[in-house]
Amino acid sequence: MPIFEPGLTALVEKNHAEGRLIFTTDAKFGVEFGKLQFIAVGTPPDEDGSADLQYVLKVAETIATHMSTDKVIINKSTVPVGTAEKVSTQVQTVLNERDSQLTFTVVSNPEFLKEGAAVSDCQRPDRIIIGTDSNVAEQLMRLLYEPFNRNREKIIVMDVKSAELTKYAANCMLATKISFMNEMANIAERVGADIENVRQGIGSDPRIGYQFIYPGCGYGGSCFPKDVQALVRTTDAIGYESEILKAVERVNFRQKDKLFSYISKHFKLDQYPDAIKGKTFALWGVII
Ligand SMILES: NC(=O)c1ccc[n+]([C@@H]2O[C@H](COP(=O)([O-])OP(=O)(O)OC[C@H]3O[C@@H](n4cnc5c(N)ncnc54)[C@H](O)[C@@H]3O)[C@@H](O)[C@H]2O)c1
Ligand SMILES: O=c1ccn([C@@H]2O[C@H](COP(=O)(O)OP(=O)(O)O[C@H]3O[C@H](CO)[C@@H](O)[C@H](O)[C@H]3O)[C@@H](O)[C@H]2O)c(=O)[nH]1
Repeated sequence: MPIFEPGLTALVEKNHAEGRLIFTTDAKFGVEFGKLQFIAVGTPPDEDGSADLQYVLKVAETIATHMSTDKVIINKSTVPVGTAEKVSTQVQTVLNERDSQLTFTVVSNPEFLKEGAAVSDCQRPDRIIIGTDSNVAEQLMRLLYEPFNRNREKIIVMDVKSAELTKYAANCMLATKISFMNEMANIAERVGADIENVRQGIGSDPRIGYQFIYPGCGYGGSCFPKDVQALVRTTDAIGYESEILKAVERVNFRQKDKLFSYISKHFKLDQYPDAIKGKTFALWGVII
């Protein structure tokens, strides 16, 4: 496996050996194979920070080019509100060029897994968001997710745009918690309080909770930076000033200097600029 995820190798090997999992680069085969077509390609930041939809739309074109039966197209990539409409337009355009009467529906089904816990997050999701206004698509999605929906009802069905926004709202809320705690840590440092005591003191309130309130050198990873940025670009585009999200980004940007300012202070670099010359630093837990 080119990536490390606990439990993934065994799962892939078993299901591949038993014929339930097939890998192919043959797009036609992939499209003809299933009624449900998942789009789960990257949506990296474009030059201006908005989500680059070229890969999503390319897959939509591929599906439309090869489909020979009606399809449910499920968008699992994190995409701005309105993307399902763009996917629909793309598919319909190609079908029109093909002079095809085939029909399809586009469902939003955002993914909430964390890297490093992908398998368990996938098999035991907190919630399964299904954005659709089609009854048929909803029933198919319910059937698909039945094995992951046994111990309680986890499926939440809503309109497509709300589902698209739910994904950004979740990541932005978590990023906000982190930036808030980083702000508190900076205040604690200046007033002589210990942020670890504060963390435990506020986390014990179930309305706040212990999760995502660890201060550090700013949030990173594959999603928070790009997703907060993408929602900011969305708000800019609709002429709404998102003050909280912009502050979350500013605090995060500033926090990245934190580690270096500690190093500088520890080695008194302002007095001894060569103090770290030739030294080797170990950074634990850094993901590149
Ligand atoms: N990584 C996460 O933890 C995570 C969690 C939730 C949601 N997401 C979202 O899921 C989406 C994918 O993220 P990722 O981390 O898996 O990205 P990734 O870049 O690791 O993987 C995307 C894959 O899509 C393939 N691809 C690109 N264009 C293609 C095409 N036209 N046809 C077929 N394959 C194509 C790429 O080769 C690549 O293997 C993003 O929108 C991301 O925001 C990611
Ligand atoms: O209290 C905390 C918790 C996290 N982080 C940082 O936040 C970033 C994100 O961490 P984590 O959420 O564990 O990893 P991701 O794989 O980026 O997962 C996030 O992004 C995914 C992609 O959208 C979502 O699916 C997940 O629900 C969401 O947690 C990392 O830089 C962490 O160091 C903190 O600084 N303090």
